[in-house]
Amino acid sequence: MNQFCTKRLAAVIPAAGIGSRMQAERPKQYLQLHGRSILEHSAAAVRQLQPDLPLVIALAADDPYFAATALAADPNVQPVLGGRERADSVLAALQALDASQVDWVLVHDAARPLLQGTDLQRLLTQCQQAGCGGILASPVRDTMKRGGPRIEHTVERSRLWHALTPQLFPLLPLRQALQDALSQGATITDEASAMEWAGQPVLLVEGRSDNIKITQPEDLALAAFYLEKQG
Ligand SMILES: Nc1ccn([C@@H]2O[C@H](COP(=O)(O)OP(=O)(O)OP(=O)(O)O)[C@@H](O)[C@H]2O)c(=O)n1
Ligand SMILES: C[C@](O)(CO)[C@H](O)COP(=O)(O)O
Repeated sequence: MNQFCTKRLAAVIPAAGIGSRMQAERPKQYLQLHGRSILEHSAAAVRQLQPDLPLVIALAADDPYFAATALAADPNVQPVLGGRERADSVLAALQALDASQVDWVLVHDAARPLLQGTDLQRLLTQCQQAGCGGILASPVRDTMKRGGPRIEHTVERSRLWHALTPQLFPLLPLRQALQDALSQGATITDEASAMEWAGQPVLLVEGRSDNIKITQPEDLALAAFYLEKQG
């Protein structure tokens, strides 16, 4: 384990979404895979290196499912009320963290259960070496087009990445950047975009392309297959 594993680390899990694109009978983070909710898989994934890692989980106001998960009884888990957008939920969770106890924070989507420990370790190690925050990301492998319904142009894909999670940042700069960016109406879809908006450096750390965000119905079978493979 490296310095981060002891250096007052915590994790935030935004889990207040409704999963509209999944078109399921419940929010996708509560769909079951191999006997556990996707949220519980994602929480366990971000805790692979530190099983008692403090977690703050942002939940929807009317969430009736969380209480039935093992996380509800976990003394190192704090549920908070999420917000209208993912960024609002993340900010609410960050505001629940005590900066006198936590220096760095991992933000990991509740819908990414396939995070592997090797990727998590690489993110921690490379950010520690670089002395700045960073994100797991996977290089784009397909030719990328912009347009619809006809192609307008092909997007140059060299140095183009899919942003993944976890995203790792110092707590106070991230909380401030997110608060300022949102208050000034910036479009923030991940923590890195808030830090970029604030002019802070963000490291790209290559991660596995199977660290998928479960979003659409076809992602479920793929996630089940990958979980089976992970054993
Ligand atoms: N107001 C919101 C919206 C999203 N999320 C969380 O952010 C993560 C990634 O967002 P996304 O995949 O877009 O989830 P949903 O918003 O639920 O999906 P959809 O856009 O299909 O409704 C998910 O874990 C989701 O629960 C959140 O905490 N608060
Ligand atoms: C944070 C994220 O997972 C990075 O790819 C992604 O932006 C979250 O999904 P959303 O649909 O943008 O909320």
